[in-house]
Amino acid sequence: MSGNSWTRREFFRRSAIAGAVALGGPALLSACTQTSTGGAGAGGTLERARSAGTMKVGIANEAPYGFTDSTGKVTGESVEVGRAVLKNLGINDIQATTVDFGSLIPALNANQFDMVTAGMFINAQRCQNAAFSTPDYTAPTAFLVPTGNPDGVSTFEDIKNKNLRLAVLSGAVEQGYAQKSGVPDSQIQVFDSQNTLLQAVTADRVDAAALTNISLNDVVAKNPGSNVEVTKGFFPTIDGKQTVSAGAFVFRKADTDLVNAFNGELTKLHQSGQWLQIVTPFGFTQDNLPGADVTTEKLCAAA
Ligand SMILES: CC1=N[C@H](C(=O)O)[C@@H](O)CN1
Repeated sequence: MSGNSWTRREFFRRSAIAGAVALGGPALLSACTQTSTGGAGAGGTLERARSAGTMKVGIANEAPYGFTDSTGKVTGESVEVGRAVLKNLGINDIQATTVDFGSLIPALNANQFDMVTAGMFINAQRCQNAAFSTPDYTAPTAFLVPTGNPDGVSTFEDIKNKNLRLAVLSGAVEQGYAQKSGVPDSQIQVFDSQNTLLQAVTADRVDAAALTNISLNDVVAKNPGSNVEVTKGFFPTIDGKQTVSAGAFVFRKADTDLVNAFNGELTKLHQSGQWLQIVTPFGFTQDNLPGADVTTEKLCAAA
C-alpha cells in the first residue's frame, strides 16, 4: 500500500466521522465507533440499542411471558416489563425473534438478539452461559391434568410413585425438577410448545404436563372446553431443599453495563408499584413479586 493511498483513505475515514458527528451528534459517533470495534464489548449493546432506538429481544412464544397475540402484537409479562425498563433507558422500541425455549440462550450468544424477555428462571447451569438481571418475579410449578385430576397428581413424587406419563417443555426447568425428583426418563416426554403440551394431555398421550401455574392458567383460559385443569401451584422440594423459581431477563455475559442499567430501572419499577400495574393483565399478583432474599447471586450459586 503506497503512502499516498493510506493518506487518502485516512482522509475519507476522518471526513466520514466528522460528517457523522455533524449529522447525528455524539450518539451516532458512538455507534460508528462501536461498530468499528466489533460492537459486543463493554457498553456496545446498550449504546447500539440507544442509537438504533430499538432493542432486539428473544421470546419463546410462551404466554403470558413473551408471545405474539391474536392481533400480531408481541406482548407478555416479560415483554411489557422489559419495554417499560428499556423506555426508561431511552430505548422506545423492541424487535422480537421467536425461538424454542431451549434455544433462547444459544441464540442470544449467537447475537440473533440482545436480550431474552421470556420469563426465564435463574439457575446455576444457565448462569454459566449468560448473565441474568435481578429477579423479576417468582412463580410456582403446577400440572395440567384432565378435569377432575383422575390420577390425583400434585407433586413430581406422585408422577414417579403412580408410574404416570409426564409432558415437559424442551429446555425448560421442569424436566430437571422431574428427574431430580426421581421420575425416570421413560416416564418423561418432551414437547416444543405450550400447545403441544395441551394436546398431549387432551389426546391422553400423557397423564400430566408440568409448567408454571401462570403459563398453564393461560392455556386453560384460552382453550375453554378442553376438559383440562391446573393443579395447585407448589415449589418442588429437591434434595431436601425447596426450589426458588424466579424469572429474570437474560443478557450476554459481556454486556455488564446493560445489565447494570437494566437492573437499576427494574428495581424502580418494582418499588414504585408500576410493575404490578404492568403485570396484572397477565395473571400476576403481588405474590409473584420476589422477596428481598431472592437474589440472582444466590440462584446462580445454588447447586
Ligand atoms: C417462563 C418459564 N420458566 C421456566 C424456565 O425458565 O425453564 C419454565 O417453566 C418454562 N417457562
